[in-house]
Parts: sequence; C-alpha cells; structure tokens
Amino acid sequence: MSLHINAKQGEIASTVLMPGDPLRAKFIAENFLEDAVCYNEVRGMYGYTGFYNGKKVSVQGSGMGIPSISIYASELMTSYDVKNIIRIGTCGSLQEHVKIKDVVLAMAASHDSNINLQRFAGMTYAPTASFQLLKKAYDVAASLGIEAKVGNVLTTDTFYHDDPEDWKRWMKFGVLAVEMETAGLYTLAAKHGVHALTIVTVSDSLVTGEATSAAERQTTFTQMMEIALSMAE
Ligand SMILES: O=P(O)(O)O[C@H]1O[C@H](CO)[C@@H](O)[C@H]1O
Ligand SMILES: O=c1cc[nH]c(=O)[nH]1
Repeated sequence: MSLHINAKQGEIASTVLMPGDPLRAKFIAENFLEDAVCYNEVRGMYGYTGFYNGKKVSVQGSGMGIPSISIYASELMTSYDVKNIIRIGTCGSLQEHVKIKDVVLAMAASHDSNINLQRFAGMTYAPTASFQLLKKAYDVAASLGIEAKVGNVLTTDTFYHDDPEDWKRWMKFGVLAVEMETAGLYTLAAKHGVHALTIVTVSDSLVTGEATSAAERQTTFTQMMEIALSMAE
C-alpha cells in the first residue's frame, strides 16, 4: 500500500497502462479486461487489474501533468513490483502529416518543465523511451495494421498558453505532438530502472484546429489501448 494507491502487494501487475483520465482506466477495465478488480479509488484515481489474452495487466489513472503522473508512477515503481509502464494518452498534433486519431509512439520527450531543470541543476536531460517497449509497440501496431508515427513529443506544463503560437517553435524542429506527462514518466523510469513508453492518440490538431469531443477521447481511442494491452507479459 502506498500513500495514493490503495493496493496490497501482488494486486498490481508487472505491466501497468497509465491513461491520464481515470475514467479511461475504468473504460478499459470494463471493455477489455477479464476478471477485472478495482484496487484503487483513492482520490477517484481508479486502478484495475485483470487479464488480457490470459496475461495479467493493470490500468492506473495518472491525472494530468508531470506532478500528478510523478506521484502515481513513483509509487508504482517503488512500492510495487512494476517493470513496465505504458502511458496511453491523448495529444495535440504539431505536424500536418500527423492526423486526428493517428497513433504516436514517443521516442523522446522535449519539455518546458522546471522539474527537470531543478533536478539537473539547470542542465538539460533527454527523457527517452525504453527501446525494448518502443520496438515492441511498433511491431504490435504493425501486426494490427496500424502505422504508428514515431518521434519526439513535447511535454508541456501549460495547456492554455499565453501565446497561442508558442507551439510553432517545436513544430519547426519536427516535434510530432504535444501532451503533458511523458518527460516526467521517462525521467522517473530511468531513475528507478523501469521500462516506460508513451503511446498517444491525436485528439486535436494545432495545425488545422480540428478537435474531438471529451466523450470520444474517453472511449473511442481504442487502437492505442489494444497495442498497449497486447504488450502485457
Ligand atoms: O488524455 P491524457 O492522457 O490525459 O493526456 C492529455 O490530455 C490532458 C489534457 O487534456 C493531459 O493530461 C494531456 O497529456
Ligand atoms: O496536452 C494536450 C493534449 C491534447 N491536446 C493538446 O493540445 N494538448
């Protein structure tokens, strides 16, 4: 049991999927897992363990932003026997060729977060995905007929930027999409020797202004869920 996760030892699988939205965790448990058991309701941040294709897997909401995912990921990494964390989230496209509902695998995460500047005394650290998980996700996606886009994402601390053109500085350097947790997750995974990967689905485009509804984000982005669930060991 840890401060924010109410599970006993053995109740959390070695592979944990982490959506930002706890209701997405509930949706996955109800629609994809067999024999799902809810192990956490603390702060409404649902966590479930069940079976997918006979493999034990957990799904734990992370909340939004680096501070929130850092609490849950740290507790999973230090208080439970978790070996793989796969974030499954939504993102905004920063590139014309990255379309709504495309699946993006985050090879690395640029960021504007002060957390890593403090951690590395003003120097820059490059948060990077586990190559093992990245390769596996790419191969699983291909086997499901999904052509995943692979590259750099931006993890931002700010959803509503003062300057609405701010994203263009990242676009010019080929960053594929923006979200709010991956740099924190990859840094903690490196610190604790855990494998981590982010798989995100494009929910809106900063390039075209297209957007999907909250209900669609919660329930219809199932390709990334299937890729991540298929990676359970
Ligand atoms: O859909 P999730 O996983 O929450 O991810 C994205 O959506 C939230 C912002 O709406 C941020 O958490 C961002 O990273
Ligand atoms: O952080 C996020 C998530 C989805 N879409 C965005 O524009 N930003």
